[in-house]
Amino acid sequence: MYGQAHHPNSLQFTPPSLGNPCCRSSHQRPLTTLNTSLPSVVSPKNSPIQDAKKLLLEVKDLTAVIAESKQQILKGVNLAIYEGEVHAIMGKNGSGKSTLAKVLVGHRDYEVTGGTAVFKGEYLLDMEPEERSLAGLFMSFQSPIAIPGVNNIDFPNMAYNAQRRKLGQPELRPIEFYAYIFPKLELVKMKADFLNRNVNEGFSGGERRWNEILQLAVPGADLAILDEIDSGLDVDALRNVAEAVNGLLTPKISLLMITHYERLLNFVRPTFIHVMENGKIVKTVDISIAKLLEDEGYQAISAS
Ligand SMILES: Nc1ncnc2c1ncn2[C@@H]1O[C@H](COP(=O)(O)OP(=O)(O)OP(=O)(O)O)[C@@H](O)[C@H]1O
Repeated sequence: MYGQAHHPNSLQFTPPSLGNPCCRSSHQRPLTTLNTSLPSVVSPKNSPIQDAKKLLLEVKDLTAVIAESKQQILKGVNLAIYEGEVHAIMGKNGSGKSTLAKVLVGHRDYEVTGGTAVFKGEYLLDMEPEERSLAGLFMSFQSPIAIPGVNNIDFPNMAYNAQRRKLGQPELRPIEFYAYIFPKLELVKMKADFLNRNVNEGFSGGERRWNEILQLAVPGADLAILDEIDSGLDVDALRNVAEAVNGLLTPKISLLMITHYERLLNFVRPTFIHVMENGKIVKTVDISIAKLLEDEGYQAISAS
């Protein structure tokens, strides 16, 4: 039933239905917000009132092609993320993990050809990338770029003010924003002098990752997609970045992490791990399977 969807707790699951399997083409600019409340999941152990969780993102049968070549990359992705959950996507090189993330944030290299994605009750795929960000979707890219001439504090300040404008709140002046973000530096254990540098300019790989997490510290993100935040990091840097991520997690914020390595999952514990193959999520398991993946490779758990 729509309001009482079963929660995927281990092994394979079928994401709960939205109850209104709207068949309109997802690449058409539509209508508006879904006129239905978000479904919730209730833990049987506890009070339904306390533990009702909101479905944050539901992706159904999502297909997408590369805009230029029309090569199909996503071949029917299904995924459901509730608030406060940490999801990891693993899979071989080229299986479509980053493409899924980029399609969700509206990257213009890709064209959606079918399926739906509903984020906080709105049809995500019909929103402009900026609207998705303002709606609370954050993505850290695999290779964060340097932005010469743009100060590292101006960047999150602009993003934050855009969010505030949307909420009808007054913008924060730089000095006010500094006061706001300063305590966050401690939370992510970042030195204050990073704020005075240009965005990612001259940053090491680890510092770039760290800087991405600082952007996440600016409020507004309900779902953060972290694409290989562990790549190129030594174990100490990974621990630092993971601690920064953990420091920002709240029961309301959800994470979708893309990774190849079990070690990240030792630091940021996922609720579910999805295995992606050939443009689809072929399996969803809990954390116990990560070691098997690492030891025996994807064939050990590949689709039957
Ligand atoms: N913009 C693009 N132009 C051309 N090919 C692309 C583009 N985006 C994705 N692809 C191709 O789509 C396939 C999936 O790529 P994607 O980056 O999503 O894989 P991935 O699972 O994230 O891989 P990795 O683990 O190596 O990062 C790859 O074969 C890739 O070359």
